Amino acid sequence: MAAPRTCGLWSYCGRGLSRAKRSCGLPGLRSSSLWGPLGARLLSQEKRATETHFGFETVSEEEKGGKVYQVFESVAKKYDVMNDMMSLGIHRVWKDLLLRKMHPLPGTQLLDVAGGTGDIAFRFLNYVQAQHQGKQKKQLRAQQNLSWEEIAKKYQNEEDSLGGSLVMVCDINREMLKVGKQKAFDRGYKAGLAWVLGDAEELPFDDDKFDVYTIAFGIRNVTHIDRALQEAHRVLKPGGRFLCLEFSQVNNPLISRLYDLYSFQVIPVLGEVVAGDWKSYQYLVESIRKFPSQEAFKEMIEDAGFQKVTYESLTSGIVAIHSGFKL
Ligand SMILES: COc1cc(O)cc(C/C=C(\C)CC/C=C(\C)CC/C=C(\C)CC/C=C(\C)CC/C=C(\C)CC/C=C(\C)CC/C=C(\C)CC/C=C(\C)CC/C=C(\C)CCC=C(C)C)c1O
Ligand SMILES: C[S@@+](CC[C@H](N)C(=O)[O-])C[C@H]1O[C@@H](n2cnc3c(N)ncnc32)[C@H](O)[C@@H]1O
Repeated sequence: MAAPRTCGLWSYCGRGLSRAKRSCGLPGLRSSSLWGPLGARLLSQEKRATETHFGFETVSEEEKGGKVYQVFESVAKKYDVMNDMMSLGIHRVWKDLLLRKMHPLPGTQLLDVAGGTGDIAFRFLNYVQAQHQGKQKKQLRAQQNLSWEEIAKKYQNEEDSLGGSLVMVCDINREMLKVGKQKAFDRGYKAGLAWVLGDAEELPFDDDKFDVYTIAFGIRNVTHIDRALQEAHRVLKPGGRFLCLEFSQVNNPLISRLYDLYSFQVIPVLGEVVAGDWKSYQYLVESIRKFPSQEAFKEMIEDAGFQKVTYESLTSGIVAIHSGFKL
């Protein structure tokens, strides 16, 4: 399927929702009595292989997707205000730094996976627009004998103001996308933006489509992180860049203790008071603790085929930005 180009388009990735049925167990092996001790061992291995975590809880891989869906369905309307309250606005600085690292030029085709309410997409559009306007100003200065109508036309053409850039926001959750689309409408974003319902583990895009793939605070929620990374690699063009902003491991013992106190004593309370949802915010802090360290995640990215993988820890390692290239 070619990447859709219009704003407001909804594409449905049906394949993604059926992935739960694709167990990595042993098909047809049902009765340990038939197979004796070997069968019993294989069965228990099968069970273990399909178990994962949802925060600190052990759940089956089939269950996890549904539970994560419920969390974001429940928090969608309060998602943005909660982020500002929990982080005192610091999440905005982290997202700005992600864009600065990306440094997209006009014409960039970005896929923002787990893009939710559009924070990365809007920053991308602002950034490329500023880049493009800077470039246009330089060109205009060089062509000094243009009429004022020609100059005004150059500034008014909205499509042109992005220099052909596009951001595709892909998320598995309808409610998060709904909030994002409303935000886009309220803020007047139209050109260069599309919304697609889809699963990070089975992206509804052809191979070699995008210049940049971003995932911000999303990969921690995915059941099979390795599959999501392989999909990121598949849809990027050769030379394309993978960028991930995610919670990570705090490297200062004092900050780590304070952060733990803050996470477990304050965040669920805020979740309850502001969003009426303790459990989702308890899941948030637990899922942060289960996510691999900077180094371990770097190895996972390399295992998916990315090269020149690096990371930068921010705010003492509360979050990190990982970067890799498909070469
Ligand atoms: C369901 O899943 C999700 C839902 C979502 O809404 C979002 C996400 C994805 C997440 C984001 C997009 C970002 C969200 C941001 C965070 C989770 C917060 C990240 C945390 C920070 C930036 C601050 C880190 C805090 C520290 C390093 C420790 C400093 C803390 C203290 C001095 C307070 C220590 C706490 C206690 C002793 C417990 C008792 C205290 C009280 C009851 C008083 C309440 C205190 C406060 C409200 C203080 C708040 C202070 C800060 C935020 C400090 C910020 C300053 C710095 C980092 C320098 C998602 O997946
Ligand atoms: C914490 S939010 C991040 C939203 C946004 N990127 C931001 O930085 O504010 C996590 C998002 O991941 C999405 N998500 C979880 N599992 C997913 C999956 N398998 N595929 C695509 N999106 C997923 C959720 O629906 C949610 O919108």
